[in-house]
Amino acid sequence: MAPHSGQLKPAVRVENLVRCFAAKTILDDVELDIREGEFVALLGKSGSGKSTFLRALAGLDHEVKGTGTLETPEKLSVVFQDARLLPWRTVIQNVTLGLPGETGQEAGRKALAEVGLAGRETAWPNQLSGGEQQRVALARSLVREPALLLADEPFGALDALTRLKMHDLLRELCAKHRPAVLLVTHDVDEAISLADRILVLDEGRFVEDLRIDLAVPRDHGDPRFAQIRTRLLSRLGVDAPGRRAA
Ligand SMILES: Nc1ncnc2c1ncn2[C@@H]1O[C@H](COP(=O)(O)OP(=O)(O)OP(=O)(O)O)[C@@H](O)[C@H]1O
Repeated sequence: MAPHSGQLKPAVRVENLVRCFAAKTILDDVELDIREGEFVALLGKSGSGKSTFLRALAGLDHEVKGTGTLETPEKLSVVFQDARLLPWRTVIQNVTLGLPGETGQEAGRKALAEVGLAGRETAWPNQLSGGEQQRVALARSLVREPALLLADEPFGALDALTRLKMHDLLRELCAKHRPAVLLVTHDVDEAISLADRILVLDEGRFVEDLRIDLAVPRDHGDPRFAQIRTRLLSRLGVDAPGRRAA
């Protein structure tokens, strides 16, 4: 009965997933299980198909259906690089959209407090910084208590310091709410900082599936952190930090 004991059933099950655009195969017979509460980061070179895969899981790609097994929970939320808030609605209205009554309002206020935006309920999106808008987007996702959170480069547009703060926030929120997560990112350190497991997509397949057993919060100075980084960079075709493989 304990939520984290023993056998966790998969929140996501993908088998034989194929996606082609014109003559080009982007996802080639992909297989993946993500367990309940598992935090998975997805790395890959630009154009390798990360967003295509996430869109398939989000149910946003109708062409992909019917090519294999694609089981995802009904309650899933998606966060993108841009917050995609409705500019004509206040912050609380954005968060509680579709959630009825005082219960919805209360849940919205609680979610905003959790992302550090208590007191900003009646602000308009354009009165918030980019980082604050992403906090609202996270609150909007988590207020629905999703079993699966799909995040496509959610911090890609933020400055380095804000990004680090958002890592802490996302880690805390996920530890508390325990959704399964698929985080698409270009940032190897972000992946190692946050994920239980890291996948690398290349040429239509997962070429790496690495479990990260380091304690959290992760110590970037830990030699094992550096080893994992080197291994992932090598998979991504980078032979040393900052240098491209020939
Ligand atoms: N709707 C589409 N029609 C045609 N080609 C597409 C479409 N969507 C994506 N592609 C192609 O599929 C490939 C994978 O795109 P995708 O956006 O999934 O890559 P990505 O790994 O997320 O890239 P990036 O890291 O640059 O965001 C690219 O070559 C892209 O041009």
